[in-house]
Amino acid sequence: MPAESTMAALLHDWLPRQRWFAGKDRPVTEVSLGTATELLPGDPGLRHLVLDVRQGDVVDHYQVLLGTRRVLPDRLAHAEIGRVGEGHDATHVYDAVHDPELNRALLAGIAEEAAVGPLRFRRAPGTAIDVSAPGTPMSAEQSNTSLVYGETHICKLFRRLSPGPSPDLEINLALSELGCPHVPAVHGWVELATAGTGEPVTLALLSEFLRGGSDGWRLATTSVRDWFAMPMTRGAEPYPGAPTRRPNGSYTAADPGWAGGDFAAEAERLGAATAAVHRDLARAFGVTEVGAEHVREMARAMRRQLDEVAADVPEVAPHAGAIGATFDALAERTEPLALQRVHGDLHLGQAMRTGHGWTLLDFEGEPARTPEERRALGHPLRDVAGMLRSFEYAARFLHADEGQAPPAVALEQERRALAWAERNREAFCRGYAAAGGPDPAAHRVLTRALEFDKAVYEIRYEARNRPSWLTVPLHSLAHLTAR
Ligand SMILES: Nc1ncnc2c1ncn2[C@@H]1O[C@H](COP(=O)(O)OP(=O)(O)O)[C@@H](O)[C@H]1O
Ligand SMILES: O=P(O)(O)O[C@H]1O[C@H](CO)[C@@H](O[C@H]2O[C@H](CO)[C@@H](O)[C@H](O)[C@H]2O)[C@H](O)[C@H]1O
Repeated sequence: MPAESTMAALLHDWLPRQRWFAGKDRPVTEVSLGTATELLPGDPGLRHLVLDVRQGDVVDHYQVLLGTRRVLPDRLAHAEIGRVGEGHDATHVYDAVHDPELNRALLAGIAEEAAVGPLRFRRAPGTAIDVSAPGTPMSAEQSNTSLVYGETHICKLFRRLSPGPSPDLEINLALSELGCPHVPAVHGWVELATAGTGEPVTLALLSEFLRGGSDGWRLATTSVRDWFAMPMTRGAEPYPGAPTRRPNGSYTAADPGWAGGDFAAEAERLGAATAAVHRDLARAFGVTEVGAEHVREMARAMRRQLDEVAADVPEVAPHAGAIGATFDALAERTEPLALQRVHGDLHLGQAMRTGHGWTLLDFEGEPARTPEERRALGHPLRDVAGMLRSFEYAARFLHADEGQAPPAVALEQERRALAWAERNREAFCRGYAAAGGPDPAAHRVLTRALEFDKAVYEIRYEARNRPSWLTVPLHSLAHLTAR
């Protein structure tokens, strides 16, 4: 293994360039090795590292699979992190998730229920694991790294580690036990034993791969592209099926026949699946009724996040008044609220459409929240608000960078984005309420406050993780406050 100081220096520059690195808004001040476990000796070699990454006062822990080879084949050149040693002693160090020869160690370890150093590989009871399939990293837009093995398994490596068992594992196991048809089966997991009595930290989750499925983000954005490509006029006449403005400023729905890939029927089914998952979460983990003081504390927490994000991202300030007024209105609510475990970060990328319907993924909660916040009970409309935000993202992300578009083009783009978002938001809420979820229309202030809270969270998420997307929630915030 290369010297610790050499490794730390290489990783210091490489880490902030990774999509999954969650601290892109601050410089890395120090990288040191927390644990280093040799999984495969020799050449090529595989090591599992937990890195302690300091950024100012905060230390986060990231997981990396490190490959070493004397000769790096061209197919792995893109994964190289650096080189250590000179001449005959030179060794290439690279990101081993891209190497099927090495990443199979994860699957093999789970199949064999291995224990290596502090790493414990667990197989779900009764699961047969095919270890012959090579692992390929997914190209999906995600915060962690997932490896797909053949057509049967998908293994998510949690990159930024949180203490204790992952809520994703905990919830998927509980819902599978209840026979919930809307979650993928758990095939196994990997955990890191901690010293003393501390609970093991979940490092990876192996699930059933939903073969032939498409995630909601891909489907929805395909529909948006179709809709934007549809001509709106024939000569001076509006095209049949074009939305028209209602007296209240909203737009009539587009005719799906004209728009081609309309998504509204899927949005409605997704709403129904979400309500079914909420029902099962309530059965598995229970429901707690809270009173006015708890609701006031919820509103205060929303306000705190708003103040913090507005201090970091100046573009939020012009909207802070309207957002804060909604949080104040929520704080005045006196009726009790029924809270339960929820998904916590529901968006279109967390839902897969398969031949059997919609499956919800990734019950990890929001990656930027503390472990306690992620496990905290919430109102189910929090997930509804997350999905409503996602329809806004899908409707607007294609044109979010086109601030300089001529006014007529910008107006047309906005009309279309609004019409698409409205149509799918309504369909999702209809499906959700019809399947027994609390009706968002009957909880307008709560839903609006939760939607603002999510939008503010997204601005922080994008600034820290994906700065090139920051314009998307900023742009849609303006529309949300005007609603
Ligand atoms: N069980 C699965 N079967 C097929 N694809 C999946 C499965 N789980 C996740 N995916 C794909 O991987 C993407 C990212 O998964 P997710 O669990 O949300 O990762 P992250 O927490 O890193 O964002 C999803 O949007 C989906 O496209
Ligand atoms: O999928 P994760 O649990 O890691 O969630 C985080 O990353 C998401 C992006 O990958 C982010 O979602 C935001 O972008 C989506 C489009 O990529 C959009 O559909 C969502 O509505 C929007 O919130 C999520 O907020 C973040 O926690």
